[in-house]
Amino acid sequence: MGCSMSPPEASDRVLVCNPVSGSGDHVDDVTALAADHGFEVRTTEQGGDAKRFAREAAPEADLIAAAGGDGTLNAVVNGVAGADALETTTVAVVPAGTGNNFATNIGVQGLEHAFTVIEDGRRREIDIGTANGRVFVNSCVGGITAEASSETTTESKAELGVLAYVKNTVETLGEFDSLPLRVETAPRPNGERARAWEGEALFVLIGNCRRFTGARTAQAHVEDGLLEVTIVEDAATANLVGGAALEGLFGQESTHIVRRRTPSLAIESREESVAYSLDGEMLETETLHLETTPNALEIAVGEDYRADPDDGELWPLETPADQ
Ligand SMILES: Nc1ncnc2c1ncn2[C@@H]1O[C@H](COP(=O)(O)OP(=O)(O)OP(=O)(O)O)[C@@H](O)[C@H]1O
Repeated sequence: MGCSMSPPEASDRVLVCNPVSGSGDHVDDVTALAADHGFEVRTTEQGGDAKRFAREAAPEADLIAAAGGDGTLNAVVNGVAGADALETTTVAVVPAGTGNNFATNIGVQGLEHAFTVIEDGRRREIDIGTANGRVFVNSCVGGITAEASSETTTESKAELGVLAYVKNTVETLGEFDSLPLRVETAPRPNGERARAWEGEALFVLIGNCRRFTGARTAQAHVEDGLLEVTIVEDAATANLVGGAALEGLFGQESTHIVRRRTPSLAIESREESVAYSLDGEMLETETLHLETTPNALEIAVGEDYRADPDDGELWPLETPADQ
């Protein structure tokens, strides 16, 4: 070999930091911890940066950490997927958002703990969801208005997670416009046939790592290759506007809830386009194709992580009316 100059070394470890997520007071701590643990830090300046930084770093980086909330994690995973580097790049979560739902689900309990997990934690390969080519890790929710999404308060998000958006949508719209939808779920590997639901819905909620109803925990099985689909039928409007507790509406016995588990589905609006929130980021479309890619994302998890915290308890409980 000649004596060519070696190129500047690309970092094995990159941390993408959103300085405005959560209460916005994490930057100094995150920067110091990242330096201690050998990360190159890239701080976002505007929306879109997190995905771009992750896409640029992914071909060389073994590990990319997302410091921010669920939206920042979503962007980082989309960046890694966009670089076609999911098989070679591990993602880590440094919780610095408002709700930090995903971090909690994978057993990451704070900034310092996140770095302990990075050094000593297990790696798991979890499912990811894709909606019209965009990746989501937690959930995809249709029927939330963009206004309700931007106006939902930090306190409400911290308390209710994505249901805060649902609540705010219901509260900001006195009269609720339901969505005329057709939801078609694919056959399941266990032989269950493909099925279609057609009707007026208030919301349709799809969980990969987040559960909306009908089980003890708020976390879906995240390594089963299935999405959990919850359709809230229009007949529930009266209850919601009447102030019925969301927990009641989403409860096991509710008659206005349709539940499915499926590897893929299509949601078609029979009228205008519908606003969907993918881990909190908005997407508006008439037709949405969703699928899971099983075990596609390698992620650093804490000691409390369980792929299925309900230990295999059956979800959903389907009513005869669903058949
Ligand atoms: N430097 C920045 N200035 C303004 N907005 C930014 C910046 N960096 C990222 N964003 C925006 O921040 C949003 C992501 O925030 P994120 O979801 O991570 O935090 P959060 O809303 O506080 O937490 P959570 O989602 O857990 O409730 C994205 O919509 C992105 O466009």
